[in-house]
Amino acid sequence: MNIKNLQLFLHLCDSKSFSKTAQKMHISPSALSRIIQRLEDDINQTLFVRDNRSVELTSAGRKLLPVASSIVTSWIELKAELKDETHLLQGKLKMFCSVTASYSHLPGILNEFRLTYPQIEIQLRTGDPAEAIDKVISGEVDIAIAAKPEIMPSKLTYIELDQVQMSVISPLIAPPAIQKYLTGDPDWQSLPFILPESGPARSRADKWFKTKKIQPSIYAQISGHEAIVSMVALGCGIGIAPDVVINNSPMSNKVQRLTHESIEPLSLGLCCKQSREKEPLLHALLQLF
Ligand SMILES: CC(=O)[C@](C)(O)C(=O)O
Repeated sequence: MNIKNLQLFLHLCDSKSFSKTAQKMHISPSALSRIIQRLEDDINQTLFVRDNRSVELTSAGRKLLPVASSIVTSWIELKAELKDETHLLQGKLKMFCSVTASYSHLPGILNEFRLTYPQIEIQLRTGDPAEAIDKVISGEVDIAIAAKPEIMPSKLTYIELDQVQMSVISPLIAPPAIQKYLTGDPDWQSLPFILPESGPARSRADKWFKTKKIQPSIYAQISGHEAIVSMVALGCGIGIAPDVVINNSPMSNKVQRLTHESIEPLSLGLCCKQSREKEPLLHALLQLF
Protein backbone atom coordinates (compact mmCIF):
# COMPACT_ATOMS: atom_id res chain seq x y z
CA MET A 1 0.00 0.00 0.00
CA ASN A 2 1.33 3.42 -0.86
CA ILE A 3 -0.10 6.91 -1.03
CA LYS A 4 -0.24 6.95 -4.81
CA ASN A 5 -2.29 3.73 -4.81
CA LEU A 6 -4.70 5.15 -2.25
CA GLN A 7 -5.11 8.23 -4.47
CA LEU A 8 -5.99 5.94 -7.37
CA PHE A 9 -8.49 4.12 -5.18
CA LEU A 10 -10.09 7.44 -4.13
CA HIS A 11 -10.30 8.63 -7.71
CA LEU A 12 -11.91 5.37 -8.77
CA CYS A 13 -14.50 5.66 -5.97
CA ASP A 14 -15.40 8.98 -7.44
CA SER A 15 -15.32 8.25 -11.17
CA LYS A 16 -16.68 4.70 -10.92
CA SER A 17 -14.82 4.03 -14.16
CA PHE A 18 -11.45 2.31 -14.61
CA SER A 19 -10.91 3.97 -17.97
CA LYS A 20 -11.69 7.50 -16.71
CA THR A 21 -9.42 7.16 -13.66
CA ALA A 22 -6.66 5.59 -15.74
CA GLN A 23 -6.80 8.48 -18.18
CA LYS A 24 -6.95 11.26 -15.56
CA MET A 25 -4.21 9.76 -13.39
CA HIS A 26 -1.89 9.01 -16.34
CA ILE A 27 -1.71 5.29 -15.92
CA SER A 28 -2.78 2.41 -18.18
CA PRO A 29 -6.13 0.69 -17.38
CA SER A 30 -4.34 -2.63 -16.91
CA ALA A 31 -1.85 -1.16 -14.43
CA LEU A 32 -4.74 0.46 -12.55
CA SER A 33 -6.55 -2.82 -12.46
CA ARG A 34 -3.45 -4.56 -11.09
CA ILE A 35 -3.00 -1.92 -8.36
CA ILE A 36 -6.60 -2.23 -7.21
CA GLN A 37 -6.26 -6.01 -7.27
CA ARG A 38 -3.15 -5.74 -5.06
CA LEU A 39 -5.00 -3.43 -2.66
CA GLU A 40 -7.76 -6.01 -2.46
CA ASP A 41 -5.19 -8.73 -1.78
CA ASP A 42 -3.60 -6.61 0.95
CA ILE A 43 -6.86 -5.98 2.73
CA ASN A 44 -8.13 -9.46 1.88
CA GLN A 45 -11.48 -8.10 0.71
CA THR A 46 -13.11 -7.25 -2.58
CA LEU A 47 -13.35 -3.46 -2.79
CA PHE A 48 -15.28 -3.00 -6.01
CA VAL A 49 -17.98 -4.96 -7.77
CA ARG A 50 -17.06 -4.63 -11.44
CA ASP A 51 -19.38 -5.05 -14.34
CA ASN A 52 -18.67 -4.19 -17.94
CA ARG A 53 -19.73 -0.55 -17.76
CA SER A 54 -19.08 0.64 -14.23
CA VAL A 55 -17.80 -0.23 -10.78
CA GLU A 56 -19.50 -0.04 -7.39
CA LEU A 57 -17.96 -0.04 -3.94
CA THR A 58 -18.53 -3.09 -1.77
CA SER A 59 -19.14 -2.57 1.94
CA ALA A 60 -15.42 -3.19 2.60
CA GLY A 61 -14.66 -0.56 -0.06
CA ARG A 62 -17.02 1.88 1.67
CA LYS A 63 -15.17 1.31 4.94
CA LEU A 64 -11.79 1.92 3.32
CA LEU A 65 -12.95 5.16 1.68
CA PRO A 66 -12.85 7.51 4.74
CA VAL A 67 -9.63 5.89 5.99
CA ALA A 68 -7.88 6.31 2.63
CA SER A 69 -9.18 9.84 2.35
CA SER A 70 -7.84 10.85 5.76
CA ILE A 71 -4.41 9.22 5.13
CA VAL A 72 -4.03 11.02 1.81
CA THR A 73 -5.16 14.37 3.26
CA SER A 74 -2.81 14.11 6.25
CA TRP A 75 0.05 13.20 3.94
CA ILE A 76 -0.56 16.20 1.68
CA GLU A 77 -0.82 18.51 4.69
CA LEU A 78 2.40 17.17 6.18
CA LYS A 79 4.26 17.64 2.91
CA ALA A 80 3.00 21.21 2.61
CA GLU A 81 4.02 21.98 6.20
CA LEU A 82 7.54 20.61 5.76
CA LYS A 83 7.92 22.46 2.49
CA ASP A 84 6.88 25.73 4.16
CA GLU A 85 9.45 25.31 6.89
CA THR A 86 12.38 25.10 4.52
CA HIS A 87 11.32 26.86 1.36
CA LEU A 88 9.50 29.82 2.83
CA LEU A 89 12.61 31.19 4.50
CA GLN A 90 13.41 34.21 2.42
CA GLY A 91 15.25 37.52 2.57
CA LYS A 92 18.74 38.86 1.99
CA LEU A 93 21.93 37.62 3.59
CA LYS A 94 24.91 39.94 3.27
CA MET A 95 28.19 38.02 3.15
CA PHE A 96 31.78 39.13 2.92
CA CYS A 97 34.89 37.21 1.92
CA SER A 98 38.06 37.54 -0.11
CA VAL A 99 37.96 36.82 -3.84
CA THR A 100 40.08 33.74 -3.10
CA ALA A 101 37.69 32.47 -0.44
CA SER A 102 34.90 32.84 -3.00
CA TYR A 103 36.68 30.15 -5.06
CA SER A 104 38.06 28.03 -2.29
CA HIS A 105 35.57 27.97 0.58
CA LEU A 106 32.34 29.64 -0.53
CA PRO A 107 31.10 26.79 -2.77
CA GLY A 108 31.34 24.35 0.14
CA ILE A 109 29.31 26.74 2.27
CA LEU A 110 26.66 27.74 -0.22
CA ASN A 111 25.96 24.64 -2.32
CA GLU A 112 23.71 22.88 0.16
CA PHE A 113 22.36 26.14 1.57
CA ARG A 114 21.11 27.30 -1.82
CA LEU A 115 19.38 24.00 -2.51
CA THR A 116 17.65 24.02 0.87
CA TYR A 117 16.74 27.71 0.87
CA PRO A 118 16.36 28.78 -2.75
CA GLN A 119 14.44 31.91 -1.75
CA ILE A 120 17.29 33.45 0.24
CA GLU A 121 19.20 36.04 -1.75
CA ILE A 122 22.94 36.09 -1.08
CA GLN A 123 24.50 39.53 -1.37
CA LEU A 124 28.21 38.84 -1.60
CA ARG A 125 30.89 41.47 -1.19
CA THR A 126 34.50 40.62 -1.74
CA GLY A 127 37.60 42.44 -0.54
CA ASP A 128 40.47 42.46 1.92
CA PRO A 129 39.88 39.67 4.47
CA ALA A 130 41.61 41.89 7.07
CA GLU A 131 38.39 43.96 7.10
CA ALA A 132 36.02 41.02 7.51
CA ILE A 133 35.65 41.14 11.29
CA ASP A 134 35.08 44.93 11.35
CA LYS A 135 32.40 44.62 8.70
CA VAL A 136 30.58 42.07 10.85
CA ILE A 137 30.89 44.25 13.97
CA SER A 138 29.67 47.40 12.20
CA GLY A 139 26.71 45.49 10.76
CA GLU A 140 27.77 46.25 7.18
CA VAL A 141 27.48 42.51 6.56
CA ASP A 142 25.62 39.72 8.35
CA ILE A 143 28.32 37.09 8.11
CA ALA A 144 31.88 36.81 6.81
CA ILE A 145 34.52 34.26 5.99
CA ALA A 146 37.36 35.59 8.12
CA ALA A 147 40.75 34.63 9.44
CA LYS A 148 40.63 34.39 13.23
CA PRO A 149 42.46 37.37 14.78
CA GLU A 150 45.00 36.88 17.63
CA ILE A 151 42.46 38.40 19.97
CA MET A 152 38.92 37.55 18.97
CA PRO A 153 36.55 40.43 19.79
CA SER A 154 33.97 39.27 22.34
CA LYS A 155 30.34 38.75 21.33
CA LEU A 156 31.26 37.21 17.99
CA THR A 157 30.44 33.67 16.96
CA TYR A 158 33.25 31.98 15.06
CA ILE A 159 33.01 28.55 13.42
CA GLU A 160 36.31 27.24 12.11
CA LEU A 161 36.22 25.91 8.54
CA ASP A 162 39.88 25.30 7.81
CA GLN A 163 43.49 25.86 8.75
CA VAL A 164 45.32 27.81 6.07
CA GLN A 165 49.10 27.47 5.73
CA MET A 166 51.18 30.55 4.99
CA SER A 167 54.27 30.63 2.77
CA VAL A 168 57.17 32.85 1.83
CA ILE A 169 57.31 33.14 -1.95
CA SER A 170 59.88 34.45 -4.38
CA PRO A 171 59.69 35.08 -8.14
CA LEU A 172 60.36 31.90 -10.13
CA ILE A 173 62.75 33.94 -12.25
CA ALA A 174 64.06 36.58 -9.88
CA PRO A 175 65.74 39.73 -11.22
CA PRO A 176 69.49 39.79 -10.39
CA ALA A 177 68.99 42.48 -7.72
CA ILE A 178 66.82 40.05 -5.77
CA GLN A 179 68.50 36.80 -6.78
CA LYS A 180 71.82 37.89 -5.25
CA TYR A 181 70.22 38.02 -1.78
CA LEU A 182 68.47 34.68 -2.24
CA THR A 183 71.45 32.56 -3.22
CA GLY A 184 72.81 30.45 -0.38
CA ASP A 185 71.42 31.60 2.96
CA PRO A 186 68.90 34.31 2.12
CA ASP A 187 69.89 37.79 3.27
CA TRP A 188 66.44 38.58 4.68
CA GLN A 189 67.46 42.04 5.79
CA SER A 190 68.24 43.16 2.24
CA LEU A 191 65.34 41.54 0.44
CA PRO A 192 62.35 43.73 -0.48
CA PHE A 193 59.18 42.31 1.16
CA ILE A 194 55.62 42.45 -0.15
CA LEU A 195 53.25 41.96 2.75
CA PRO A 196 49.58 42.06 3.66
CA GLU A 197 48.84 45.59 4.86
CA SER A 198 47.08 44.47 8.04
CA GLY A 199 45.01 41.71 9.60
CA PRO A 200 45.82 38.22 10.89
CA ALA A 201 47.99 37.34 7.87
CA ARG A 202 50.15 40.41 8.55
CA SER A 203 50.40 39.47 12.25
CA ARG A 204 51.67 36.03 11.22
CA ALA A 205 54.30 37.64 8.99
CA ASP A 206 55.36 40.05 11.78
CA LYS A 207 55.65 37.14 14.23
CA TRP A 208 57.84 35.27 11.78
CA PHE A 209 60.11 38.33 11.37
CA LYS A 210 60.37 38.53 15.15
CA THR A 211 61.36 34.87 15.58
CA LYS A 212 63.94 35.23 12.82
CA LYS A 213 65.06 38.59 14.20
CA ILE A 214 64.53 40.22 10.83
CA GLN A 215 63.89 43.92 10.45
CA PRO A 216 62.26 43.73 7.03
CA SER A 217 62.61 46.33 4.36
CA ILE A 218 59.09 46.64 3.09
CA TYR A 219 58.68 47.28 -0.61
CA ALA A 220 54.87 47.15 -0.67
CA GLN A 221 51.96 46.57 1.68
CA ILE A 222 48.92 45.23 -0.08
CA SER A 223 45.29 45.26 0.95
CA GLY A 224 43.83 41.90 -0.06
CA HIS A 225 46.21 38.99 -0.50
CA GLU A 226 45.73 38.16 -4.18
CA ALA A 227 47.92 40.98 -5.48
CA ILE A 228 50.84 39.89 -3.27
CA VAL A 229 51.26 36.91 -5.61
CA SER A 230 51.02 39.17 -8.68
CA MET A 231 53.67 41.58 -7.32
CA VAL A 232 56.04 38.71 -6.49
CA ALA A 233 55.42 37.12 -9.90
CA LEU A 234 56.36 40.47 -11.47
CA GLY A 235 59.70 40.29 -9.67
CA CYS A 236 59.11 43.18 -7.26
CA GLY A 237 60.27 41.28 -4.20
CA ILE A 238 59.47 38.33 -2.00
CA GLY A 239 56.08 37.93 -0.40
CA ILE A 240 54.23 36.31 2.44
CA ALA A 241 50.72 35.06 1.68
CA PRO A 242 48.26 32.29 2.56
CA ASP A 243 48.79 29.09 0.52
CA VAL A 244 45.14 29.03 -0.59
CA VAL A 245 45.71 32.43 -2.24
CA ILE A 246 48.96 31.31 -3.88
CA ASN A 247 47.42 28.07 -5.18
CA ASN A 248 44.36 29.81 -6.65
CA SER A 249 46.32 32.63 -8.26
CA PRO A 250 46.55 32.71 -12.07
CA MET A 251 50.21 33.69 -11.43
CA SER A 252 50.97 30.68 -9.22
CA ASN A 253 53.32 29.19 -11.84
CA LYS A 254 55.49 32.32 -11.77
CA VAL A 255 56.36 32.11 -8.07
CA GLN A 256 58.02 29.53 -5.85
CA ARG A 257 57.83 28.74 -2.16
CA LEU A 258 60.85 29.03 0.11
CA THR A 259 59.97 25.72 1.66
CA HIS A 260 62.21 25.83 4.71
CA GLU A 261 60.35 28.71 6.26
CA SER A 262 57.50 27.86 8.59
CA ILE A 263 54.90 30.44 9.45
CA GLU A 264 52.03 29.84 11.87
CA PRO A 265 48.88 28.89 9.88
CA LEU A 266 45.70 30.96 9.85
CA SER A 267 42.40 29.67 11.13
CA LEU A 268 39.68 30.46 8.62
CA GLY A 269 36.05 30.46 9.66
CA LEU A 270 32.54 31.82 9.49
CA CYS A 271 31.96 34.80 11.72
CA CYS A 272 28.81 36.65 12.78
CA LYS A 273 27.54 38.59 15.80
CA GLN A 274 26.58 36.31 18.68
CA SER A 275 23.45 38.38 19.30
CA ARG A 276 22.23 37.65 15.77
CA GLU A 277 22.99 33.96 15.41
CA LYS A 278 19.41 32.95 16.24
CA GLU A 279 17.97 35.14 13.45
CA PRO A 280 16.28 32.77 10.99
CA LEU A 281 18.57 33.31 7.99
CA LEU A 282 21.81 33.23 9.96
CA HIS A 283 20.58 30.28 12.00
CA ALA A 284 19.71 28.40 8.81
CA LEU A 285 23.23 28.92 7.48
CA LEU A 286 25.10 28.24 10.73
CA GLN A 287 23.26 25.03 11.48
CA LEU A 288 24.78 23.46 8.37
CA PHE A 289 28.12 23.40 10.24
C1 LIG B 1 42.06 34.96 5.01
C2 LIG B 1 41.28 34.51 3.84
O1 LIG B 1 40.14 34.81 3.67
C3 LIG B 1 42.02 33.77 2.79
C4 LIG B 1 41.14 32.85 2.03
O2 LIG B 1 43.07 33.05 3.35
C5 LIG B 1 42.60 34.85 1.90
O3 LIG B 1 41.91 35.32 1.00
O4 LIG B 1 43.72 35.26 2.19
